[in-house]
Amino acid sequence: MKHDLLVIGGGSAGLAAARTAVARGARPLMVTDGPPGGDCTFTGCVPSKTLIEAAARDDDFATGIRRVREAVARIAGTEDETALAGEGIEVLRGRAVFRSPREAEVEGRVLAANRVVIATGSEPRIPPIRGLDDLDYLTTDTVFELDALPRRLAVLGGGAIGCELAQAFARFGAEVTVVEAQERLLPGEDAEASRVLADRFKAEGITVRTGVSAARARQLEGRCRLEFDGGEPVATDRVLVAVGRAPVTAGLGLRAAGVAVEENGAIRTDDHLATTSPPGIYAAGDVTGRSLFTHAAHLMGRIATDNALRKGRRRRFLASSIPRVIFTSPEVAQVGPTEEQAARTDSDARMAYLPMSEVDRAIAAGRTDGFVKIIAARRPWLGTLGGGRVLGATIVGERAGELIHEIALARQTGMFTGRLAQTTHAYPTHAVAVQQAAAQFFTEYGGRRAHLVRSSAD
Ligand SMILES: Cc1cc2nc3c(=O)[nH]c(=O)nc-3n(C[C@H](O)[C@H](O)[C@H](O)COP(=O)(O)OP(=O)(O)OC[C@H]3O[C@@H](n4cnc5c(N)ncnc54)[C@H](O)[C@@H]3O)c2cc1C
Ligand SMILES: NC(=O)c1ccc[n+]([C@@H]2O[C@H](COP(=O)([O-])OP(=O)(O)OC[C@H]3O[C@@H](n4cnc5c(N)ncnc54)[C@H](O)[C@@H]3O)[C@@H](O)[C@H]2O)c1
Repeated sequence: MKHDLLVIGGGSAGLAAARTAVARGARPLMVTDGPPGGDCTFTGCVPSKTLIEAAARDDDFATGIRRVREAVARIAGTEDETALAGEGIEVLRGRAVFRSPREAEVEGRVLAANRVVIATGSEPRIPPIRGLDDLDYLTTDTVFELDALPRRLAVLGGGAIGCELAQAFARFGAEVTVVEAQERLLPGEDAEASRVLADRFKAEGITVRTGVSAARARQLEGRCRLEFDGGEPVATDRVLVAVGRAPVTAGLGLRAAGVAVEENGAIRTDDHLATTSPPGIYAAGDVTGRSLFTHAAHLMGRIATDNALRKGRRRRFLASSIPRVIFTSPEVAQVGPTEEQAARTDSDARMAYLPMSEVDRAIAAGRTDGFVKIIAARRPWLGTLGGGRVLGATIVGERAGELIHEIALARQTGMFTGRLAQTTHAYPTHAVAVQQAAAQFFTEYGGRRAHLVRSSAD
């Protein structure tokens, strides 16, 4: 049978690409060298969030890992080959290699392909630290296979993965040290969010070393030691490497397909997710290096398929509208620009600031660390009338990951902040924080006022 679309990769992006093809009445073939579901289901979101929930509930580590295996199996069952066949998606297990822009080979079988979505994902990046290869270090590919909690754990990298897993392991009872090369945890996020998280880590007994990179790793009688060019070494039982991800493109035969890659290894795409090949080959998900999140991979998969199959106007992928949540406690949630970014690009934007210590539900829950920052832009002709157009927000707090979606919707629909302030929110939910913060854009409400955005240099 001739297929209308070849999808390479069975992760979030590949699944969305194939499902969109079916929805458009096309016949997709999905080639994947791992089980459908990819990183998110097996080594990413699902196991990490299950472990985080178990740690927060005070489960022991063995129970946490058992829950991880159960959650992974349950979700994987909804997207395995049998389930996908029922949806009209044929799955071929194997590794795809381009032989030409119109041909890919899978386990000796040559497939003709006029339209392709490449969705081969990413893998843990391993930093060039002397001696690291001699350690039995962990990555997110192996950490969820642990059966016993290490007594001591050093986490290399204080980004999303490092912070989420450091806190979960510490809550299970491990002695955790996070080593972050930049000056603060979560260096890509709002600076105050980093400070709030660093304070919470300190209160929970997690050691944080920032502004340092390990220069050498040593294995000594079953224990590990990380050494630095300055400062004390870290003695530990296991090391978890979480210093970023590398796109998976090796061995794909991209040159034969005429597909170029960026310096960081990501497949080069335009905003329509078209590659540099002759027309018809698109890329989606982590392999594009655009926005390394499941929901972004899903959206890219849909857009890539739509653009590959449809004639006429093509859809664009805009990373700036994608919300993100780091599932630490407190959660760190972002959509649109941070205050620092807005100050650079939109210096007459205004920002409302509300500490969680002024939110009744946060007080009732005894968790008042965190804040809401809502950023609004002046509107053409109307200026700040109606409070200005919602540009985005940073929310740090226990339910920040849920609250951010009200702002994502407001941004997406071009809403002005007045709508958020005028919408009655049920008391005493955490979401009242959004209404309370939005009210700062209006003089008729008492209390705090929104102010111009500031960069750290101001
Ligand atoms: C620990 C961790 C926690 C995370 N938590 C979150 C979270 O909470 N929220 C969130 O939004 N994101 C999270 N992410 C990120 C999210 O998991 C990824 O952005 C998402 O899974 C990317 O999907 P993808 O389809 O691009 O790639 P993948 O899921 O990696 O899929 C790629 C697929 O391609 C296949 N493949 C590769 N090469 C070939 C080839 N040559 N031929 C055939 N098949 C091939 C692989 O087998 C794989 O199935 C997390 C990631 C990690 C590691
Ligand atoms: N909740 C979520 O949505 C979620 C959770 C986990 C991962 N992810 C996705 O996965 C991606 C990868 O996560 P990640 O945490 O690996 O990457 P990251 O880019 O978020 O963080 C990596 C951190 O490692 C630091 N670093 C780099 N080299 C170092 C070294 N040699 N020593 C010490 N620190 C070093 C960097 O400065 C950075 O802060 C994220 O960008 C995110 O998109 C998302």
